[in-house]
Amino acid sequence: MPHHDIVIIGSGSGNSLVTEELADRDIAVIEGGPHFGGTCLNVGCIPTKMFVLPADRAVEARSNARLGIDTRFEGADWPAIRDRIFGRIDPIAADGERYRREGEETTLYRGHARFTGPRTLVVDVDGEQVEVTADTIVVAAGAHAVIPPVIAESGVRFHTSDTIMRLPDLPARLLVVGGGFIAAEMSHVFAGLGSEVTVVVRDSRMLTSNEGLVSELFTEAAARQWDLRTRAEVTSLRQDEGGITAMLSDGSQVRADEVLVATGRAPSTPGLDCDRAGIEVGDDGSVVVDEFGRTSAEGVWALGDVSSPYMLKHVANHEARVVAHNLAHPEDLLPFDHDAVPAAVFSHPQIASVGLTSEQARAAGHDVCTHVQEYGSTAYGWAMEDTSSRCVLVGDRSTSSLLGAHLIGPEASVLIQPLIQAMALGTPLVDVARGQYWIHPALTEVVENALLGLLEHMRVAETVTESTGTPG
Ligand SMILES: Cc1cc2nc3c(=O)[nH]c(=O)nc-3n(C[C@H](O)[C@H](O)[C@H](O)COP(=O)(O)OP(=O)(O)OC[C@H]3O[C@@H](n4cnc5c(N)ncnc54)[C@H](O)[C@@H]3O)c2cc1C
Ligand SMILES: NC(=O)c1ccc[n+]([C@@H]2O[C@H](COP(=O)([O-])OP(=O)(O)OC[C@H]3O[C@@H](n4cnc5c(N)ncnc54)[C@H](O)[C@@H]3O)[C@@H](O)[C@H]2O)c1
Repeated sequence: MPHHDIVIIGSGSGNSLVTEELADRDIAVIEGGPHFGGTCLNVGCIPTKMFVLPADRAVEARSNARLGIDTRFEGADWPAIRDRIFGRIDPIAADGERYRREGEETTLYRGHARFTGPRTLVVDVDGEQVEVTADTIVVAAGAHAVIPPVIAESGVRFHTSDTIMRLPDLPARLLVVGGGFIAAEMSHVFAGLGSEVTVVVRDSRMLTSNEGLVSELFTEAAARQWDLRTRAEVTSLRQDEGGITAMLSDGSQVRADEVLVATGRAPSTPGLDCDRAGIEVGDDGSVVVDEFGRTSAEGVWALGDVSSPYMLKHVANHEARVVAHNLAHPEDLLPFDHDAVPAAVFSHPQIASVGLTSEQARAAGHDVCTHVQEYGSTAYGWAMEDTSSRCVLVGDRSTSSLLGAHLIGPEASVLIQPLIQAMALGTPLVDVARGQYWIHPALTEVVENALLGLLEHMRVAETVTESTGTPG
């Protein structure tokens, strides 16, 4: 029976645990999925954003008239885009797998792992059950798409984000079920590139976990671009030669050629048999860890989507760095840092956020003040003829601190960085706003003016200010 110093389940962020500091250990990586390298590389962040970029360009080509430019979207070559994207990604995944398989410092097991006892696993390698033991096991098994039973049991062909990006052709009509991150991004990709997209959302808005105003503005923009059915759920699916028909709870129906289910992701603990190893699993299916990444079982650690409160790649990577340090330095354990965790939705419009929403800040008892800055209040916003983009800052008046920042509009994921930095480093707001130059007339002036507006507001007013002012 093979025994290793460290066994890692999952080749996503888990794969990056093989650091120089652990070079003297005998390490094995187990990967049971179709691709090596995890979700982000193969079916997540990276390919989606590689599809978002051409979709952004296509949307832009349709909307330049307001700037006096005559451009048109003449169509997208889906197979060429798809093959360009996966032609870059697939060899990287294959090289990573070969490196682990042939590299001297690691052993690769290619198969699904499950616990059979404390620090003991069985891996299904091509039907052969290989028992593996280790001094230390790291569970980095990620998450998987959750499919509503009415769709799973319908017998009708459907896709998740794992398969939709490899479609042979661009579907003429796409039904997207769900109103979160994946629905927002993939609806933009397919509609941008030319599909007719219908989005079915059970809530009254999309992206409801965002700041209220941001979610509201996004939902309005979504309804302008896609056939958006809110407060609706799929009650049945039927397939015939002409395509797929979805019946909705509001009595209406949708005809489509393909269906994308984007109704959330859950930690991949089913099938791991964590109970056999004494690993506690929470009600939401996530592995329970302490601040250092230790599970309830001696010698077993966990990180990333399988155990983290955030299903985000930058968080999984951070947790992998922390666990790698902790395995190398058991006498000097580092905790996870889950403060000021940012996220972005790469849709049209783009969204970026960090920290508390105003609703959360109020519920937490802060002395809340909120400032809303329009992109259109700056010179660059004038150049863009922007009328809908916003930067919303949430502050605590009694401590003059920034509690959260929420942007909706072009380059939101880039513009937010100084605000993430301010929150992470605890820089006084006045220093962020006035302690540095802001290039004039760059779009970053939206953030500068938002900070100045919030500071002013902290001194004088009570509730929300909205600035449409003149560029400085
Ligand atoms: C469509 C999509 C877009 C996304 N876009 C972004 C984005 O733009 N930005 C961002 O920050 N995050 C994004 N995410 C989230 C991000 O991909 C994840 O947070 C991140 O990849 C999690 O890394 P991980 O290492 O925890 O898990 P994963 O990368 O999922 O790795 C887990 C691995 O474990 C394997 N595995 C599972 N169970 C077993 C088992 N029992 N035995 C053996 N192997 C097993 C799986 O096959 C998988 O390869 C996106 C996710 C999706 C689905
Ligand atoms: N840009 C990014 O960082 C990025 C992109 C994609 C995914 N992700 C990560 O992956 C996670 C999963 O993404 P997601 O979009 O699948 O989940 P999500 O949690 O963002 O959204 C799920 C949506 O599905 C809806 N829903 C749930 N059950 C439903 C049902 N039965 N019928 C209709 N609607 C239903 C919910 O109301 C919600 O709108 C995200 O939360 C995020 O952490 C991140």
